[in-house]
Amino acid sequence: MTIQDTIAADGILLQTSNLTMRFGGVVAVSDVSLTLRELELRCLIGPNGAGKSTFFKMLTGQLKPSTGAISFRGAPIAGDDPHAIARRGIGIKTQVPNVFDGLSVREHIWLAARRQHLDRRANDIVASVLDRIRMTHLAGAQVGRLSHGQRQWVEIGMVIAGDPDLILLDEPAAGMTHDEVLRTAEIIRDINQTKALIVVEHDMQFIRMIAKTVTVFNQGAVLVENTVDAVLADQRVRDVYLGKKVH
Ligand SMILES: Nc1ncnc2c1ncn2[C@@H]1O[C@H](COP(=O)(O)OP(=O)(O)OP(=O)(O)O)[C@@H](O)[C@H]1O
Repeated sequence: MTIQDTIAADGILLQTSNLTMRFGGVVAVSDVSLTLRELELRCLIGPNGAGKSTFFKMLTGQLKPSTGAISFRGAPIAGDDPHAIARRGIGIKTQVPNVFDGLSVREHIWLAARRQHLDRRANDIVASVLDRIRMTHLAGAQVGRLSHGQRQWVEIGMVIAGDPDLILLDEPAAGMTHDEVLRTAEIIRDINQTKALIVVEHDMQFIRMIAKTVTVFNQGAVLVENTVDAVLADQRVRDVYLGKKVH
């Protein structure tokens, strides 16, 4: 490694190099090289089937890349098992619900914190996570009685309770009311004060609320990477969303 490489590597949290995932003849992710800096908030967009979920699954170890590399804080992690990757500091909220209706909000956050920390530390973390997801007043409520948006915030709380350095959120605003979307954007901006995030989202208004840089996937590859405004004005992006509203 040259001195220039060392300087360039400074401040980089995550880097993928030529990351590729093939399923038989389908190339779900093709040659994706993406760099995320410390405390960056990146939005990933792209039409259905563009490869966003597959990309996330490789970052978390759920899928072993066909080829290419992933480095997190300079360490190679591609193909490591999900527990090892979580321990290194990558947390994810998927679209698959991960809550138990009969447990309270506090119990969910405590269990998530307890996985990483001792009991005493877990109790402190619970209070701060409840505050961050704006749910202190609902700490004792059973999750089964909450609205869809509130359940999503509990899941975000469970991820931050593990204290990861990088948080992956897969469509956090899907199915939410307008007010819930606003609150979610506020929560994400707040989390971004101390954590890096990659957020997959389809809701462009929501992306405008949170994003600085947007990476657009299409057919498994990176089509464009630029500021929100530049991406939304890009004819290539409009073309891949043909027939759909992009802003
Ligand atoms: N396990 C699998 N086996 C075979 N093909 C797969 C598998 N997982 C994903 N694919 C294919 O890979 C491509 C990318 O899918 P992926 O789910 O990553 O896209 P996406 O951008 O997340 O889409 P969406 O926005 O609809 O969630 C699609 O063509 C999909 O059918």
